[in-house]
Amino acid sequence: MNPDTDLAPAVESILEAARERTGGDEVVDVDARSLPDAIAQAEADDRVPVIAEVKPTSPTSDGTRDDDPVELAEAMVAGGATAISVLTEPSHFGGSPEALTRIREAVDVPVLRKDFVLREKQLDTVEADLLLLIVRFLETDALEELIGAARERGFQPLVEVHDRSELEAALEVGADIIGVNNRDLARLEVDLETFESVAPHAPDEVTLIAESGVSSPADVRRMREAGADALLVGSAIMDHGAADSDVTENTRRLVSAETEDET
Ligand SMILES: O=C(O)c1ccccc1NCC(=O)[C@H](O)[C@H](O)COP(=O)(O)O
Repeated sequence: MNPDTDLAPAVESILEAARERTGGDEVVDVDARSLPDAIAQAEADDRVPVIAEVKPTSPTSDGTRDDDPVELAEAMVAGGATAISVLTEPSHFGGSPEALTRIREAVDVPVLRKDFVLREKQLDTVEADLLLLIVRFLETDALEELIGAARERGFQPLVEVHDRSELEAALEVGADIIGVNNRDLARLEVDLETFESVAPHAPDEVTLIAESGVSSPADVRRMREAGADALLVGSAIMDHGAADSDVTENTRRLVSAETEDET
């Protein structure tokens, strides 16, 4: 939607690589696990719905975790994660499509392919339950086509926005799962006020996800009070600076933010 000016160099480089990437050879059809159903189940169990992210490293993280991605995902589910997000980009996030495939085979919760998808052909790479589509990188027509093509193949599109005008663009083309990214892609800074300013403009029927920058139970409560149906959390769970940090416990701490008094 917006021009690619003013993007952080790491984001420009990921975008450039995504533009050159072709898709897979076979059309992928998926029998998706429903994110709204998984969120409803978490609420029924008194768990805050947390989409925990397998993110071995990132342009803003203070280290790299070399753990097996399947073990990380299983540890997150053991901690009560509602869904798993998998960064599949190799150069800046240390991910891979193969890791996503292995994770989806190992866990029974919905799995999000966290990637820059720009063209329909790129849908045919890997089976996932949810696909990320970022409004900033797509003209409205292309976004609409990709949402339609993703749904035809069974994927649930998670449409990512960063401000109110992007939210309106997402709603205009029928997005029903919307992530508000608190990280701006120009300076890579996170500000939880982003979600707070955008969320009041989303209709109730949309599944609304607060993405990035959630690092404590207090942040979880803040985002929930602002209207988040679910939270997407990477860094606080991966805890890159501490290689032996307990991913299950880090997930559990956020998942239980509404039932335990921790700050
Ligand atoms: O995380 C980064 O450093 C990053 C840099 C450039 C583009 C995207 C980036 N992150 C992708 C994400 O959307 C986050 O991994 C995800 O929302 C979780 O964020 P956090 O909980 O803050 O790790």
